[in-house]
Amino acid sequence: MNSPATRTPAACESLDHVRAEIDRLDRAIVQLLVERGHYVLAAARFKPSVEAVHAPARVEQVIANVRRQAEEAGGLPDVVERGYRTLIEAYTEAERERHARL
Ligand SMILES: C=C(O[C@@H]1C=C(C(=O)O)C=C[C@H]1O)C(=O)O
Repeated sequence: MNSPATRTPAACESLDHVRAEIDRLDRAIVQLLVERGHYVLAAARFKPSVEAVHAPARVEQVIANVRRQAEEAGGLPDVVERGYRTLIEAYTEAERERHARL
């Protein structure tokens, strides 16, 4: 699923090299986002109402987790947080739609 890097960022000698690595990573990220989405939709089965789908305390817990993980890995926690907030909003909407069809 996750093929190894051909070049480190510092070893890239052109924009094409950089973009090839970004495309490689996007393939792996999308697989993980799809898998994450399956679990988010499964969460709908355990919520008593459509109003309970959005869980703000859990959202803040996830954000704290991913910010910490980004910091520990040495990269851009603010970018990771913004991306996750957007993702979670969309996942929550999908979960609401799933809940309505249970
Ligand atoms: C998956 C859940 O439902 C929603 C989606 C979340 C997410 O994508 O991480 C977090 C909280 C909820 O808004 C959950 O409650 O855990």
